[in-house]
Amino acid sequence: MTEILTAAQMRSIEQAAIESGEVTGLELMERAGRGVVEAVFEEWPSYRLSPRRAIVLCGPGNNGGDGYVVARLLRDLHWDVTVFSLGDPEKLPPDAKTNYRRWLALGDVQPLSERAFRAAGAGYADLYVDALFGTGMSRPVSGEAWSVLTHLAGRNGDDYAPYIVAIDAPSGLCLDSGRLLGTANGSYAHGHNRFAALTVTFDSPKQGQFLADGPGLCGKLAVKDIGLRKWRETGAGRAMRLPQTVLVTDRSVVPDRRHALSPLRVPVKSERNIHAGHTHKFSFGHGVIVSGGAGRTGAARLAARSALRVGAGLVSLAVPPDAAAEVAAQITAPMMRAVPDAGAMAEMLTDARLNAICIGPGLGLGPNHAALVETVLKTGRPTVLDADALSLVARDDQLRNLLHQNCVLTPHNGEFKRLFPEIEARLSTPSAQSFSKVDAVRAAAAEAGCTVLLKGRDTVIATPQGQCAIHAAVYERAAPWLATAGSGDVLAGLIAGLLAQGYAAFEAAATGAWLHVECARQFGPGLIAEDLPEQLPGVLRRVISGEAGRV
Ligand SMILES: NC(=O)C1=CN([C@@H]2O[C@H](COP(=O)(O)OP(=O)(O)OC[C@H]3O[C@@H](n4cnc5c(N)ncnc54)[C@H](OP(=O)(O)O)[C@@H]3O)[C@@H](O)[C@H]2O)[C@@H](O)CC1
Ligand SMILES: [K+]
Repeated sequence: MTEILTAAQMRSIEQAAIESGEVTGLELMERAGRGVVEAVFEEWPSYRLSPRRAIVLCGPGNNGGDGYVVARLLRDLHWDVTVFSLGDPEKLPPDAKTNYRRWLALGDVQPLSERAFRAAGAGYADLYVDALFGTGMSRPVSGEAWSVLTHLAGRNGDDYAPYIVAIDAPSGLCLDSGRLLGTANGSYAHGHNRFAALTVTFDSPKQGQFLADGPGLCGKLAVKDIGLRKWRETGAGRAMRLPQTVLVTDRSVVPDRRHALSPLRVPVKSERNIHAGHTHKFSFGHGVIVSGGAGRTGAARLAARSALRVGAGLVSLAVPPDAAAEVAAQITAPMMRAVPDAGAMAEMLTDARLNAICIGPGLGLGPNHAALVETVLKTGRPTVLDADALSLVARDDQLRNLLHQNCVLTPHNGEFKRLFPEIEARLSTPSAQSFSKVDAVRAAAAEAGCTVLLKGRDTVIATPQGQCAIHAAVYERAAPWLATAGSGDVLAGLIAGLLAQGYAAFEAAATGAWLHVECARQFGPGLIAEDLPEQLPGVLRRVISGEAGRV
């Protein structure tokens, strides 16, 4: 598992390391600068071969300090380096000032302004280093810094993005929320959601690099080790006591030993199980997918196929009688049971082997559908509530009060707004830009008393206890073609199939989100929702053999 840190957590880990006396801030800064140069050569291998020209923009804090280190290291490699500073460098914090002085022995520093930047023949550099603000950014960027940033972002028609490396963050990006502070549309200029080619961060990724505008503006992300692992893993100096937010991946970039959580290591229907003798279909659970009426059954059929493919031993569709012929004509492996009303549903669920339920896709919004949701919730069984079930819960407090620990809610943004209007309002208030999707989903899970998965390119999953994971289909894991009709029904089915196999709600949601994107990536462009479950055998084979998709 890769831990994701907030800016405050990163600062407190650094502080704990420095206070321990085992490492100095100056050493950490040197490692950070080296990490940036290393990442630059990894990203642009040809730059290693001959010295180039760089422009380094240094801010008034330690992010600027890293910039002075980078300037010096490049100069040591005979690069032509121009340095601009924001604010009076004599007022820099001590370590940054030391590096400023070291740089002064090699070259000069000009005050940062757009005019000076452009006069320096700014268009001819091979590398632009954004070291203005990092984890200490506390308010929207303005003045000359903003002018230069928006110029770099293409305000005047120049395209610098392919040559920009940002240290910790494109300056102005909130590393907690992933929003560009002070902007309505998350863009420096022209509404383009791009800025840097590469962002280099230290020790662990930061929340804002995965949420909202972050991934687009960061370009690519390189995480460099600066020797803080010991303080991170012991939780020393941690700014918050919440369980740590993790990134859902198939491997650990920065392993975290404190948490046993490792969704993809929870055995799916693997050989290990089979050898252990768990070969009967009931060993892998029996999922129930509740279907809508005639003409609306596609969503439930997709969910059922996904639940089966992900490994549920049995899947039954609970179908209103008017839709029975339609469903029967189009399914093979899932079973079907006619369920005319809530009473019949309750009777069906007296069978304790039916151990996971999915309700909502294509369901409908009538009182009879609300009664079905009520019946399902009253069983207390692991249940995925999606689509119409979420809308029904949003408008009926009685249903909402029936939500329980074993539920997983899988809203998209619109459903989230209906379910949690106050939380959503905070999330979309420009003045609350450090309030992140992580904060929002944690608050929603606490309010609902169950696991909430808020869908998006930056899917966030949280439990009422504050356990939280980000699953981001960004950077190398981007899967834009996943935005297709029925894709959400597949996700609901995957989670239900995992619940049937005994995954806890949070692990089922996190694993389902990962598999969903992995299937889309495996298929590629041209994907329609029906293709997703068909990719599962290949994806699961790779998971089980330990060579699943890289992130
Ligand atoms: N600590 C360590 O050991 C290590 C840290 N490392 C590096 O340090 C970075 C964090 O450094 P940092 O904490 O000094 O914060 P940083 O991002 O430079 O900004 C703070 C300065 O900016 C100012 N400021 C803020 N917002 C502003 C705005 N909108 N407009 C104008 N000014 C604004 C703020 O002013 P103030 O808010 O105090 O008025 C303050 O002067 C981190 O990202 C990493 O790169 C690495 O070297 C590893 C070791
Ligand atoms: K920066």
